[in-house]
Amino acid sequence: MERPRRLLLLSELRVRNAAHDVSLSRSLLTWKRRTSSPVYHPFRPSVYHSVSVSEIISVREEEEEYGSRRRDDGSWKKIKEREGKDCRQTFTVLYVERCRQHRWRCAEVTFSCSDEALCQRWVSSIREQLAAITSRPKHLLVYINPYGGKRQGKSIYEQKVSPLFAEAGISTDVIVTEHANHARDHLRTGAELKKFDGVVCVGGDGMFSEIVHGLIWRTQVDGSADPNCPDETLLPCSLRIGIIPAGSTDCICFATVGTNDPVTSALHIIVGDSQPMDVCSVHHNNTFLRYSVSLLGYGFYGDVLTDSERKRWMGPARYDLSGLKMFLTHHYYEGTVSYLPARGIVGTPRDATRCRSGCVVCQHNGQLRPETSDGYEMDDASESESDGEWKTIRGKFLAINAASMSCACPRSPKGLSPAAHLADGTTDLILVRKCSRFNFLRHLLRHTSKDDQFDLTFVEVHRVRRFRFTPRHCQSDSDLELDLQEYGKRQIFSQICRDHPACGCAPAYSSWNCDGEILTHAAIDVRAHCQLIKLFARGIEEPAVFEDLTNPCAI
Ligand SMILES: CCCCCCCCCCCCC/C=C/[C@@H](O)[C@H](COP(=O)(O)O)NC(=O)CCCCCCCCCCCCCCC
Ligand SMILES: Nc1ncnc2c1ncn2[C@@H]1O[C@H](COP(=O)(O)OP(=O)(O)O)[C@@H](O)[C@H]1O
Ligand SMILES: [Ca+2]
Repeated sequence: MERPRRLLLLSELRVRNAAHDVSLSRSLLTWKRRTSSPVYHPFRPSVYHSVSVSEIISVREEEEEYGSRRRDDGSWKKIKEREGKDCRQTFTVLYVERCRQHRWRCAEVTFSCSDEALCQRWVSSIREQLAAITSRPKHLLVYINPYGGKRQGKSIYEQKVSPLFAEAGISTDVIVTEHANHARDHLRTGAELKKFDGVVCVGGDGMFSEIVHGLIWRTQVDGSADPNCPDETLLPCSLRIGIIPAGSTDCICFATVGTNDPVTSALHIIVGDSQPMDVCSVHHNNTFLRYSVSLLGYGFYGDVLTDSERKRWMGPARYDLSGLKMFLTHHYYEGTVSYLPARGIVGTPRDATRCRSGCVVCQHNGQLRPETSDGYEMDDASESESDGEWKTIRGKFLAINAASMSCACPRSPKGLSPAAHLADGTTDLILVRKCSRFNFLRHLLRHTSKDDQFDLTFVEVHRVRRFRFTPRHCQSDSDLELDLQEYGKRQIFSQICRDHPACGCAPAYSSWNCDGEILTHAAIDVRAHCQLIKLFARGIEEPAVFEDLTNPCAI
């Protein structure tokens, strides 16, 4: 049972000219209309409201004169004294209101009373409570990609996000990027990170990936970890990352917040949410290539990305056109996949449960991290070996996908691997073997319906900590040089084939789609790093059991 809350303040204040009992505790602000009749009235709007203090954005002081309000700037007092009018003191609380489909809005309520000292006490008490929340950011470093998605990153930030940050007292250093990798390189070397409580990226998954690369690299170099070594225990990044969606897919935002809405994301940043996330490192021959947070896809998704890059001018629709084209092209690729199944963890890719806010699977599996187990450090190589046997699968694949999280996005609201977890230290390896176009279409269509996309004979899925892929034509290290020459020739061939599909021969290699960036190496070694980064998010919230039916935004 909930313990009675100790009230910091309890007063009678007016809300929209009606008397209310208003109370403030350390956790809640409530206001309840005073009613003369104790009889329940079904058509009277709800008289009780409560807001969690952790979801108050700010409090504003104002003064009211004959029903009209004015903000308390320096000039106001003079006017009041000169005109000697009857003023009520008012203050306005801005807070988070939940709307449909995981959207948040900034709502406000204005309280008034004639006692100036009482009003002051309310304002300072609420401000004190807000100041005590240490998880809220005060100074943020913001990167805007002006060319992401529909090229609206700058206006989205200026019109929807920046005013909210100002209202919440957050100061910002804003950098509008001038070229690809500008944000990554600035984070790696230029940015004075100690000054900031977090980094915000305005753009799509590609832009987020730049931020992740900059931050992870900087953290490893500062902590003397070697990012080139696939077995290195990477150091987690301390700065949280906020995503203001302004890209084409925005699946990382969608899968961690539940919607792609700049205002909702800004509010999650303001209230200081924190969501840990797994990151996969991708190596080739002990050389670091990239990190991946969402999708690593070879075959279908690699080809879609390669084709779509030439259609960037089309904006987000490029993926649909390239998707259709690659579906019709129906290329398959031969190779060997070997993987280390994740053992000792809770959860499988075929579970009916989903990773949601406060996910217990992520909490449980997160504690199995080597650096948190029994207080001593165990290197990750021994961890992987204790995990069990490598398994090997050889075959012809239409797609090889690794999803470190669900990859839910507006195109597929349940995602590539609906039961994947954001922070469990694993990735779901999905193998789609060569099959007919009809069957592949069935598999693709199931991403958009309730049907299980894995319940098909040509699809298999494994929850893994590590995997390797070797394309058929480069299977031994001693053949590497030959392979590289061969690879060069095949790349030229592939290009010719892509440009002249009528020749009927299929390319031997695809590319990897790594969170929307093309990887040119086909042979890769991938390892999941548990909870390497943190986002200003809380995971997708379960819908509330009791909707507030008086809230027009929720209906
Ligand atoms: C027939 C409908 C099939 C719908 C299948 C949809 C599955 C979509 C899963 C998408 C997972 C996305 C994972 C995220 C990837 C992003 O990192 C990455 C970069 O994002 P950014 O541009 O914001 O920087 N985005 C992507 O790589 C985009 C992948 C989108 C793939 C779209 C595929 C559409 C397939 C259409 C097939 C049509 C067949 C129709 C036959 C009549
Ligand atoms: N100023 C810039 N000019 C050109 N490219 C940029 C710039 N800033 C970032 N990029 C690159 O643009 C690519 C796509 O960005 P992203 O924001 O993910 O949009 P989208 O979702 O439309 O792909 C990323 O690879 C990023 O590195
Ligand atoms: Ca995961």
